Amino acid sequence: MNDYPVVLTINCGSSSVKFSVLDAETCDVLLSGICEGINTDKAFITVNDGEPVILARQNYEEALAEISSELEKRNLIDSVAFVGHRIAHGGSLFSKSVLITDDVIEKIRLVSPLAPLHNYANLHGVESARLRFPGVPQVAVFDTSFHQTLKPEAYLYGLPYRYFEEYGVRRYGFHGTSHRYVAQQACDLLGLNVEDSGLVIAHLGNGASVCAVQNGESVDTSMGMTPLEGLIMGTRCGDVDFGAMAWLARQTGQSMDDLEQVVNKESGLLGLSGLSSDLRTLENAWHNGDERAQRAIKTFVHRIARTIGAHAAALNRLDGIIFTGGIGENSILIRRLVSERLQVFGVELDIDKNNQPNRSGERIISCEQSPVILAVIPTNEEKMIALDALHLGRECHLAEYA
Ligand SMILES: Nc1ncnc2c1ncn2[C@@H]1O[C@H](COP(=O)(O)OP(=O)(O)O)[C@@H](O)[C@H]1O
Ligand SMILES: CCC(=O)OP(=O)(O)O
Ligand SMILES: [Mg+2]
Repeated sequence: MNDYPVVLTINCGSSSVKFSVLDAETCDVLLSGICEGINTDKAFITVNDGEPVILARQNYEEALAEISSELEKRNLIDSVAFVGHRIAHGGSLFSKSVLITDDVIEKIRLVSPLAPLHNYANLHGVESARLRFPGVPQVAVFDTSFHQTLKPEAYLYGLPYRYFEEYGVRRYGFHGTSHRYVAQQACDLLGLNVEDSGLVIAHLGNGASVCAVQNGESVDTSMGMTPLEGLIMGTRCGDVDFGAMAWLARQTGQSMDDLEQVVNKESGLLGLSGLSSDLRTLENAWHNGDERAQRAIKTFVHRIARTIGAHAAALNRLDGIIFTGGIGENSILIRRLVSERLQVFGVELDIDKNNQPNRSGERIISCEQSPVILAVIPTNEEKMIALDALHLGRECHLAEYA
């Protein structure tokens, strides 16, 4: 291993590659950035929140090449001891993080049709990184792992049981790496004993999900067999009556593939507003009295509050409701509107605390007397990915020298 080893974490999305470089000893972030516009006509890289720089080509290989060159500039390239990859769907094939081998890649490919917006991109990242960093152990960290503790009553659909038995149709849940991190941090922040705690976590980003965490374990979550179920998201519709979709198919003559495109890419905040999938744009429009933005935001909030309420029922006791993800961490408006809807639980938001910017870090935003604590915890999936990569990578090095 190198004298000053670092871990590179990679989160390849359908149009972006998020990356971080962490010190392997301290897990301090040494470098982070994002390549955006992959598979479009203009891609660029932003490092440490600096000025965006245009990429010569708009593919994953080029993104990885640029990330390597950023590492080279800082003399970090030979220090990369492990690479950790975010993989959205592990299906029932993976219940925890694993070292990546050819066999693991083939297995990930098998479950990829269940998370088409994410897994194929994740695999591109794995393949590009294996070419760039040959011989460096690479680790897959799955969104689905944390939810392996779900009981059958939480993961089964109300379909004929044979579909589960014969085709494996069940709920898996996603954003597990984020929910796992936030649950740990929340117990510290709220002064709870992990073994005796009940939390509902709302991860609100472009993709969004709620998770009920009891005694440190996921007991229910809003996403399903695919990352489409549950909340309304940037471009995904979340829960929708299957009967409505069947009716629509007959009325419009659209195929299953057409409708899959509609529910994944043309719905959610984008579809409801006709304006944007980006909450910042919608908030600006909301403040200017735009009715379309108001419609989208009110529907988004209604679904979040209803889903948080439903997840509270999966717990023995509700200690706290935690907001995270790009929207959960930054949107004062969404947190206020959701909290207003949750007054039925007696929760009381402290308006001044809610107004604090996200750079304040982990923070309680409810009033002292609130029986359920409201808090914001900035997620850190990169740290969890790096820790798993370190753990498995070290085991692999030890095995080599045994
Ligand atoms: N300051 C902000 N105020 C409101 N929304 C924000 C702010 N910053 C980011 N967001 C929203 O966060 C969402 C992206 O969240 P993020 O967790 O980064 O998404 P991803 O799922 O791609 O990781 C977008 O809708 C964006 O508008
Ligand atoms: C796979 C879960 C998800 O929606 O991820 P995203 O928030 O990165 O889109
Ligand atoms: Mg995300």
